[in-house]
Order: sequence, then structure tokens, then C-alpha cells
Amino acid sequence: MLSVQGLTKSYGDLPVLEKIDLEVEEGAFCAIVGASGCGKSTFLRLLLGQEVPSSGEIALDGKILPPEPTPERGIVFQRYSVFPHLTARENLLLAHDFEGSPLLARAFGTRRADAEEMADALLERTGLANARDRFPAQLSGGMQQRLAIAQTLMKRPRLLLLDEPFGALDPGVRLEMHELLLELWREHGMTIFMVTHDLSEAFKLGTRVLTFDKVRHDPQFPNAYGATITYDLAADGSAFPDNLPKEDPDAESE
Ligand SMILES: Nc1ncnc2c1ncn2[C@@H]1O[C@H](COP(=O)(O)OP(=O)(O)OP(=O)(O)O)[C@@H](O)[C@H]1O
Repeated sequence: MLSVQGLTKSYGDLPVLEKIDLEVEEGAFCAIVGASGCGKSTFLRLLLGQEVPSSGEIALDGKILPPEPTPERGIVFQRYSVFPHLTARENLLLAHDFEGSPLLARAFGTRRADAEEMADALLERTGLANARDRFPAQLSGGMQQRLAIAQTLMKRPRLLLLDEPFGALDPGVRLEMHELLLELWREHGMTIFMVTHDLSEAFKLGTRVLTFDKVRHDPQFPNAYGATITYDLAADGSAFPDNLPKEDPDAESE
């Protein structure tokens, strides 16, 4: 579905990403891990169309991605993805309005009714039905992230990009969000790229774990080279530490 070839990105004379090649099948869940500053978010922005490659290309279904965001690609950031001056429900309706007509920015008639029905279904699905008329500041961190995900799903994206979506949440809330995300991923049949700093989260959620790192280092000039994908590991949740065989305290040591 998605094909990345020779993708390189530099900002001025700072190389960030170097010669990334990647083929991703429809419905994959790619978790992206790597050191801070190695270009993970830049890679997501390239997939979104917010950034243009310095060289190389990204193709969706064999067609080069246009250099601007389109409804088939949606992104959720760690924070502040939602509009603070709109209620939860208005946030979802605005997402739909922008998709339909960015200039007019308002849907009417049947399209409006469809949007309202979809917004209410998503609010219900993400456990926000009772909070539909509340503003983001009146929601917990977990609820705000559920709203951000629901807002992105309003556009029915085929490609969902998540940039550390659960990084600011408490561990218990994170676990709930994992369940919700896995359910939504299966229900909507999306292809997901998710940046995370949490390895266990990457292996638990991802069908593939992509690690970004530099293969070339110059100790004199640490910024001389960019990062690429150094490992592309198959994951099915079985490598998640919770699923590993527990050590048996009664077992005899050799
Ligand atoms: N618009 C920009 N202009 C110039 N440099 C940029 C720009 N965006 C990112 N960079 C630089 O590119 C490098 C990679 O940044 P990026 O945010 O992609 O890394 P990251 O792996 O997502 O980091 P983190 O894990 O800390 O979020 C950094 O050195 C950053 O300073």
C-alpha cells in the first residue's frame, strides 16, 4: 500500500533522514522507536505531506503522495490536537466541515445530518457521549486524547499517524487507550504509524517495530549524518514483556 524509496530529508545543511526504503502492507500497525531527535516526527510529517522530501519519494497505492495533507491521512499529536474554544462535539463537526469544504468550512442539509450522526457515533465509541458539550479544558488528559483520535477518525483516514499519542498519560489510562486504539484499528481497517518512546508499547501494539538510528557517525560532527531504519522487526504482541514466560521462583538453578 505504502512505498517509501530513497527518502532523505535535510533542514538546511542538517541531514535528518537518509535513504529510507520501506514497503508497508495495508492494515499494518508500524510502531516507530528511536533516540530523541533522530527524525521520527519528521518522518510522520513527510508521510502526512506537511514536509516535502529533499530527495526520494513516498507513494500510496503506486501514486506519489501530493505535497499537502489529504483526508486519507490523519494525524494525532501528543497534545493540543483539539480546538480549545470548541466543545467535544463541535471539534468533531469542524473536522468534518474542513474535510468537505475547506473554504466554505460548513456543511449543510443531508451532509450535516450525516456528520452529526457520525460525530455522535464516534463520541459514543470513544466513551465521550456524556462529555459531548464540554470544552477540552474540562476533560481529563485521556479524554482529550480520545477526542483527538475521534476527531481524526471523522475524516475516515486510511493512514493514521500517531506522534506519541499516549506520552502524557498515566499508565492506567495508557492501557485503556491501547485497548481502544487496537479496537478502532481493527474496526476501521486502517494502516497505522505510531511514534512511541515506550518499547513495550511498541511491541504490544505494533505488527512491525521500526527502529530509527544513524548508521554513520562522525564523533567530530555529531550532526553530519541522518538516521535511517536500522531494524524492521515483526511483532505480534508476543514479545511484550507481559506475555513472556514468567521466571519460576521454584525452578532449580543449574
Ligand atoms: N522545521 C525544522 N527546521 C529545522 N530543523 C528541524 C525542523 N524540524 C525538526 N528539525 C530537526 O530535525 C531533527 C529531528 O527532529 P524530530 O522532531 O523529527 O525528531 P524526533 O525523533 O521526533 O525527536 P523526539 O523523539 O525528541 O520527539 C532535530 O534535530 C530537529 O531539531
